[in-house]
Amino acid sequence: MISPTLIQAKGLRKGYGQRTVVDGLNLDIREGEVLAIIGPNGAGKSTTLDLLLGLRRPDAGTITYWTTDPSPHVGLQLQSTPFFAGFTAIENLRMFAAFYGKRLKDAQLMEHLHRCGLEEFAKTDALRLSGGQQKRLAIAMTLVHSPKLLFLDEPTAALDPRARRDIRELIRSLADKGTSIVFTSHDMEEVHKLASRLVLIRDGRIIASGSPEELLSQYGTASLEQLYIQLTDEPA
Ligand SMILES: Nc1ncnc2c1ncn2[C@@H]1O[C@H](COP(=O)(O)OP(=O)(O)OP(=O)(O)O)[C@@H](O)[C@H]1O
Repeated sequence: MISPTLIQAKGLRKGYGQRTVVDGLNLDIREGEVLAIIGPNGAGKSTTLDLLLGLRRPDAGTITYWTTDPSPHVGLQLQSTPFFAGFTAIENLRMFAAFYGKRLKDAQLMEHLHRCGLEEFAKTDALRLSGGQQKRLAIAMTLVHSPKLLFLDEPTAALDPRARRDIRELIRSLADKGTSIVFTSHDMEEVHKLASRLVLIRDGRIIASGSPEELLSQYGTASLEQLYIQLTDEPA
């Protein structure tokens, strides 16, 4: 059975100056899926996420959402998160929750920090956390309003192996509880472990789409890394 569509993008196009970076892209995001968006640096992945989230306006194309106001139901972790300067991790989380109209008690905030492996840093100034800890805090901040749909832009990049494993487990447990997740990653093993479906973007276009198993069988490759290299090596 095909799940309901949460977001449907048709013919999306976006350019910067003379350069087209998203080039007629059609993409559905379905309820309950863990969708990986992969592709080379500069392929247009982050721009695509920005367009889907309404953070940038497409030059052409349409985006249809499952509801008239999706924003209260969407969590978003971008590659860099602007924290409130001079405030601790738990204070940042509290203020972020307040944006969504949620007044969370300290125990609830600590639970969110715990889920992201940050409880011992609750009282640390957010800007003094390490890069990986800041990423975990950014992910904790996306979860305070229990979103139905989560966008994670390279959630495990620059994390140490333990933190990476913890974030993957967190993603899996959110997916098991029914959260729909869209993420980007350059780690093909991670994509294989987490994604129910992936789309490979190159030069702003989708050049392959399917579940990891479907794509491996379709292209006869042993691993997603091999598939990725094969498909991105061919001349455009
Ligand atoms: N605000 C901007 N102004 C001009 N060019 C931009 C802007 N944002 C992105 N670009 C360019 O658009 C292209 C696509 O960028 P984008 O960030 O979408 O790629 P990406 O696939 O997410 O890459 P990466 O894997 O490196 O994060 C790149 O060449 C980038 O330099």
